[in-house]
Amino acid sequence: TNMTKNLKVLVSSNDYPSSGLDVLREHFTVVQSPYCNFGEEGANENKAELLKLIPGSSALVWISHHPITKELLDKAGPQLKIVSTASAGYNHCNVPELKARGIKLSNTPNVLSSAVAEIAVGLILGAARRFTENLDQVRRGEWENGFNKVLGQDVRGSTVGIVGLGGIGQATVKRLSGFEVGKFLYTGHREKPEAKALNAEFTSLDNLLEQSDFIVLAVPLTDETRHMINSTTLGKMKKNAILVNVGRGDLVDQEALYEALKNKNIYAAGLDVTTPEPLPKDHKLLTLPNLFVLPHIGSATLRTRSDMAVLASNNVVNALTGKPLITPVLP
Ligand SMILES: O=C(O)C(=O)CO
Repeated sequence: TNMTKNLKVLVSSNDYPSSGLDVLREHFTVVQSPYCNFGEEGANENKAELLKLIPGSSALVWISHHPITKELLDKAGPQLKIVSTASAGYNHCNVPELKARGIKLSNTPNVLSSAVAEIAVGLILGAARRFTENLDQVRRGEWENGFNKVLGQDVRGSTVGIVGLGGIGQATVKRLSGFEVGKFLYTGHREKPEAKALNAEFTSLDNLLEQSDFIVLAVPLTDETRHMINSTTLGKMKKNAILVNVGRGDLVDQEALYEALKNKNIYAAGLDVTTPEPLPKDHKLLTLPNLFVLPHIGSATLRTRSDMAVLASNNVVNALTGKPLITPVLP
């Protein structure tokens, strides 16, 4: 521990949970820079502060979705051993560049699966029961009367299709298993051994799109999955289909989604992730009554954020003390 005390670890946020800071401070010198995200207010000043603090870091604990650029890596310097992103997704981490430089990369899968799955269920209910329109009625003080109020759709008896039966997809199926779902389908690169216990049936993407009443996107963003939901794939969905995205905004071609929702080619969508984030308040998607949007809060609970921080910090400890990473992307 004494030998590592002079190693500098940069945490790219001022509100990193204390549980995670405690782990780091036991071993290293910790420096915190303000959170910084492209496109956000104050991003330039925060980036300047980050660039001032980053030189000489042995590890970066990465909190934002700000991309890990060559510029940042050059500024950090050749002693940088690991980037530890406090997220399951690592599409912003420039894996080829880290690999080329021999820098390790870790993420925080699993610990956030249940929190994100809870938001997937929330989006399913919010979109199916038309929370956007209904909340708008409450805010306006003009509740629709009568038997045919704003009628939604049941989860009961429906077919739910999960795109990506990983940790989050599995946790979503588990949580929905009390909802009397008619059938669970899933698609992905290969059949998953866990699917049997979940009563989930493996199928092709096309078949899943054609059959599902609810389609849940729970895959990482890669070159293969970018815009996997586009005008062609939206065209394969049922008229009553409800699309839910808890992965990344770029899984969806938002222009095509806008058209599909506006023309009622599908019934509704629930999104926890968009492009860009934040979605500008005058974005045309926000004019759609059949869209229910949340500001990327999938993993945003006290317990989950603390668990993510502790895991991200322990990956740094392992990397800088010669032990294997707990959750490696690049070991
Ligand atoms: O873990 C991730 O990838 C997230 O998006 C966190 O909310």
